[in-house]
Amino acid sequence: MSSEAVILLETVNFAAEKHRNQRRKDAEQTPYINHPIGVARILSHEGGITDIEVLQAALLHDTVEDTDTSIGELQAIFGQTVARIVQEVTDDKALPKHERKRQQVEHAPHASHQAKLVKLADKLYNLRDLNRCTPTGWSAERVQEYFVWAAQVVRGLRGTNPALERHLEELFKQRGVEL
Ligand SMILES: Nc1nc2c(ncn2[C@@H]2O[C@H](COP(=O)(O)OP(=O)(O)O)[C@@H](OP(=O)(O)OP(=O)(O)O)[C@H]2O)c(=O)[nH]1
Ligand SMILES: [Mn+2]
Repeated sequence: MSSEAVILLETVNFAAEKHRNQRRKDAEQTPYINHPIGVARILSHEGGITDIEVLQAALLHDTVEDTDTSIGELQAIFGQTVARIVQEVTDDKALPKHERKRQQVEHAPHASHQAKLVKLADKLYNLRDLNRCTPTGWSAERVQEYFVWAAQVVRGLRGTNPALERHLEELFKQRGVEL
């Protein structure tokens, strides 16, 4: 087996263990790990990305925000580059929600190319997930607001990956949201 395959299996296993008790917000309570795996898969399968550190960061992208994982732990196990990309896509959970959302819009244009790729794929996955089913407790208005906010973030990520941006553009168009 190639060393990159070994590395990706180590990474997905680490993420699966960290997210083991988490579920998505859908009625079926899908295992949370489906999301980071799907984000990495969008990057490789649809975005044509072969940069293994980007694919690893995609698998790990919600571990620091949503589990007990620290950036130092990621750095020790997966190296500085992977840890730095995850850091860049991690919201500061100490901030109030509206402030976190505002900072994503503000920070998006200044992220590294690698972090922009992960952010594009994360938004693409989550918007498709919203089209698939509405999270428990979300109104139609809240879903629409998520699309409007996501478009503001994606605006700052443009010029990064034409294929992913084309898919996102189409989803916004279907909702009547200007990109
Ligand atoms: N569409 C969808 N999203 C779900 C579901 N279950 C969990 N999520 C997560 O919920 C987040 C979006 O919900 P919000 O209410 O806006 O954010 P919050 O969880 O951070 O408070 C996303 O976090 P994130 O990946 O960190 O991205 P971001 O939206 O914070 O950028 C997404 O992954 C689900 O069933 N459907
Ligand atoms: Mn995510």
